[in-house]
Amino acid sequence: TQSTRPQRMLAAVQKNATRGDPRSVVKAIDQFCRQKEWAMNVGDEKGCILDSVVSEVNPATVLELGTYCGYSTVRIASLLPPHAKLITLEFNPDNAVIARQVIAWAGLEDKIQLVEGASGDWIPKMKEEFGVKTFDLVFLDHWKDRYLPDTKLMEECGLLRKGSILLADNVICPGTPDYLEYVRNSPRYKSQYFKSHLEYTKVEDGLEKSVFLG
Ligand SMILES: O=C(NC/C=C/[C@H]1O[C@@H](Sc2ccncc2)[C@H](O)[C@@H]1O)c1cc([N+](=O)[O-])cc(O)c1O
Ligand SMILES: [Mg+2]
Repeated sequence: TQSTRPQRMLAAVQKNATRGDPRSVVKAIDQFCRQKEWAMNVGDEKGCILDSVVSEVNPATVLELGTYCGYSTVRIASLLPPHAKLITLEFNPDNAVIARQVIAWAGLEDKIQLVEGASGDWIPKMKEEFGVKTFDLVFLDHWKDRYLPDTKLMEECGLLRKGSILLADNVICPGTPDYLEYVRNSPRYKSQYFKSHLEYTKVEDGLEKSVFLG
């Protein structure tokens, strides 16, 4: 039977990356996507911006919406301080199976909790299920029409505190116009656009970094 692209991506990681070395896992996926098959990882160019924001925030608690194959999950977790925790939500069970193996190959299982299901269902249960108070950093990279409703849901559920950072992928391509309008015009956020390119292409895209003001 025919393999899927995530399965072929995992095979490339297991062939070309060193177990326990997150940077080699990131490099193997980027090489696969540049040389073999495009895939919707945040990629190396936007990934450097992601790295700089993670390093600056130095978060103890991170929420990632949209694991896909675990590329950004590994990038973020490899920069977290000891005892810091990353919860990543993935809707598609087939993607979750692949992401768990990519995370394991990187040796980052202890820092990452992959939760299967939809963000809209899990966000209201974060406190009771995972003992989370608030998130220091949220990386939005899931369905583009869920960025705004999930942000409002996080506000309502008290998961954001003064200074929490939202970092959103694809605000230009494929685009998240309603989310962008909200974080750029709401008095509750200070927003900043980091111009870049759609992963592995020359098409414009960028990350929007928004500080929740409380
Ligand atoms: O569509 C994109 N991303 C959607 C990602 C979706 C991922 O998150 C869950 S959805 C979900 C739902 C609810 N809760 C958790 C996960 C899907 O199962 C998938 O693994 C995308 C598309 C392009 N592009 O060029 O077309 C480029 C990108 O960088 C992208 O991120
Ligand atoms: Mg994306």
